[in-house]
This record gives sequence, structure tokens and C-alpha cells, in this order.
Amino acid sequence: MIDNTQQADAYIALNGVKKSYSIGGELISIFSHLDLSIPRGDFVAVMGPSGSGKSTLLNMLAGIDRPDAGALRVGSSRLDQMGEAARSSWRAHHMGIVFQFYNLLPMLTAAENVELPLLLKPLSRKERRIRVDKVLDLVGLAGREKQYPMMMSGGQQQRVGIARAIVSDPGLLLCDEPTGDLDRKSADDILAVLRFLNHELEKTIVMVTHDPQAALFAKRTLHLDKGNFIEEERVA
Ligand SMILES: Nc1ncnc2c1ncn2[C@@H]1O[C@H](COP(=O)(O)OP(=O)(O)OP(=O)(O)O)[C@@H](O)[C@H]1O
Repeated sequence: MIDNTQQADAYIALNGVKKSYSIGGELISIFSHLDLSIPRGDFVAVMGPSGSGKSTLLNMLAGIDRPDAGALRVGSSRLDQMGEAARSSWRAHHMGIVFQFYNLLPMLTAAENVELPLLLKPLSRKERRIRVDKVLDLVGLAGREKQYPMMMSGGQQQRVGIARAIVSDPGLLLCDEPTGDLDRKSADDILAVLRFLNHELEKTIVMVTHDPQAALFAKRTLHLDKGNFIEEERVA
């Protein structure tokens, strides 16, 4: 089971989190008492059967959804105690999300897609441009600023998705099946980008995946089963 003795120092700490959904009038419990502790700078792969609650967990970590009970802290923010508006503002500053199907706007160029989260910030056009160029360069897309998603491979589109997720320089990167739509080679390239962001830029990453090979790029793997996590033993 997970060691929660480091909860006070953890960057992400869930304590006794409860979450249920009402499906067809019936209350289905996803988590009845979930504890989890993730230190700053960790790269965690979350695996588990379909329907086990992986996306529910990501949505709570993203501040999109709230626990029914229990404590959920990211950094110094108690997400479980924040209202919708506060969580929305928290999201804009502290975390980025990478989606399985990239979620890019087709009528915008790569640079314009990446710039979107910055439009909410008090930055000049020039400052936005500098940041966009920097992250596109980081993900290996320098020179492709003006390309539209349709002109790019899946792997390149996902690089744009990652650039958009980090352009506001969040500490936390949440990835929902980031390689689920890619062939092995493109998937490994994307995972290498994520590993770089974790190693070199010290982003804390929580990545949901069904792919055991993808999970090997993370520092550790947690298996979600019946509402609780079990950490996978790694052979050195
Ligand atoms: N907004 C919602 N309203 C009602 N039920 C929901 C909602 N979100 C998730 N559920 C239910 O909660 C359970 C867990 O869903 P979740 O998407 O977190 O699982 P998952 O592990 O991510 O699954 P998969 O691997 O198939 O994506 C499922 O039974 C799902 O139907």
C-alpha cells in the first residue's frame, strides 16, 4: 500500500477523499477513503482497469471536479475548500493538462493554439510571443509556429498540446492518456519530452495510461484498484 507518512511535505496530498457519482438514480462509490501523497518533482504513472476512477482522480487534481469529502491539497491550495471561481483561477496558474486527442483548435496555427492560455494574463503581445516561441522550441517544434494542426502528424500535434500545457509555467502537469492515439515511435518521443520536462524543468507529472511501456518513462507506477492505490515494485 502507499506510504502516507510524508503527507505534510507532499506537493499533492489526498486524505480520506470520497467521491461518488449518481448513475441512473443509484449512487456509485468511486473512492470511499483515498489517501495519496506525491512529492514535488515526481513523475507518476497511474494505471488501472477501465472505470476504476483514473480520470476522476485527474479531474479532482485539476480542480475540475471536487471530492465529496476529505482533503485535497496541491502545493498550498486546499482544492476541496475552494469554490468554482477560485478553482478556475487556480487552474490558470498552477497546472496544465495534456489530452489524448490533443484538443487543438483546427482554425488556429500551432503558435496561436499555444498562446491561448496566455490571453487571460496581463502580458504584452511581445511577451506572449517570446513565451510561445520558447515552449515550441522546448518541445522540438521550432520553425513550425505557423502550421495548422491538420498539417501535422499526431506526434507533432501532441507536442503542440504539451507546449500549450506548459506555456503558463505551471508546477503540475496532468496527462490523460497522452500517447493513447500514437504509434510506438511517436509515443516514445512524446514520453521522452515529458521525461525531459520532469528532469530538467522539475515539473511534477501525473500521467494516466493503459500502456505499461509508457509507464516505464515515469519514476513510479501506481495501480488503481477498487478505490485504492498499490505501488508497482520496480526491478532496478
Ligand atoms: N461526471 C460523471 N457523472 C457520472 N458518472 C461518472 C462521471 N464521471 C465518471 N463517472 C463514472 O465513474 C466511474 C469511473 O470513471 P473514470 O472515467 O474516472 O474511470 P477511468 O478509470 O478513467 O476509466 P477509463 O480507463 O475507461 O477512462 C465510471 O463508472 C464512470 O461511469
